[in-house]
Amino acid sequence: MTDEPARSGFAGAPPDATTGTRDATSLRAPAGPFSQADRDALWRAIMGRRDVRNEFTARPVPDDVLARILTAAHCAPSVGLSQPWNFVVVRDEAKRREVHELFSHANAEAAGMFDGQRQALYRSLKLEGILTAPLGVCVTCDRTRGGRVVLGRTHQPDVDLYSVACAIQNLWLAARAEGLGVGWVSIFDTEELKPLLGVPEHIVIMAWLCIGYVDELFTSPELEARRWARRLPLEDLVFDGVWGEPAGDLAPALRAAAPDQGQAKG
Ligand SMILES: Cc1cc2c(cc1C)N(C[C@H](O)[C@H](O)[C@H](O)COP(=O)(O)O)c1[nH]c(=O)[nH]c(=O)c1N2
Repeated sequence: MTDEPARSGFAGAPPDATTGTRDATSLRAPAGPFSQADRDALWRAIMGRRDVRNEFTARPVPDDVLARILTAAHCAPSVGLSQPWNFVVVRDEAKRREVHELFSHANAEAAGMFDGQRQALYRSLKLEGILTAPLGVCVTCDRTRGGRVVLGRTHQPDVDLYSVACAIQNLWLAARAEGLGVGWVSIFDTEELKPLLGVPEHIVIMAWLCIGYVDELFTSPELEARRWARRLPLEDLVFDGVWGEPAGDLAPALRAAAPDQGQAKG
């Protein structure tokens, strides 16, 4: 058991009729650590989540499951609570075929940007599941949402984009827990995608997500398994106090917590 409130257990007082505010103290709930079983489950979602290209099955994604992962996305943090996201759900195969054509064109261009053996390896990689996944979700950012001045965005205008990235990560983790795989495709010109989906000019397309059930997943990033790139040692990326100062005392704990040390199971 945990002492966390249930997902839908919002037990707050109603807004005060005169001020429109709530009694903030009544909106708090205990926030101790999760039980070991719950922590294990969270770690399993984090470490077992993968970017999926090949493993999608054709099994349709029921609406209630889709609604849950979209709800997970919608519960993400966002700057000033601006919630700048929208989600265009695309099941239609003909539409996905058009999206796939955009990918194919862009992917051919991308391949040409690498040289020699690297290009050959790039061409051997499968970098999308637009047609094999039964569902595509285009995630967007409305940079006008929240009005001209948004709390928290006054000096860092791009934090609305970061907010949408948080939403995508929430969705990705929730999908893992549901037995769904997600593949993020960014190899196409988003301006060409807009007219296909009727996305207005001022909206930014953040991601095309391929979503479907999976029976198996890679145990480490597929790009690592296919020798394109490697996960960097975390201890090289953590500095102590100032940029460039090695993590020092923290380094052994960082090494011990690394995924390949068996800390987390997929
Ligand atoms: C913003 C962004 C954009 C993309 C990706 C990710 C992110 C965060 N990734 C997936 C990426 O390759 C993958 O996350 C890493 O290789 C790590 O693997 P796991 O996600 O841990 O399986 C990705 N993968 C792919 O095959 N085609 C793509 O176009 C993209 N684009």
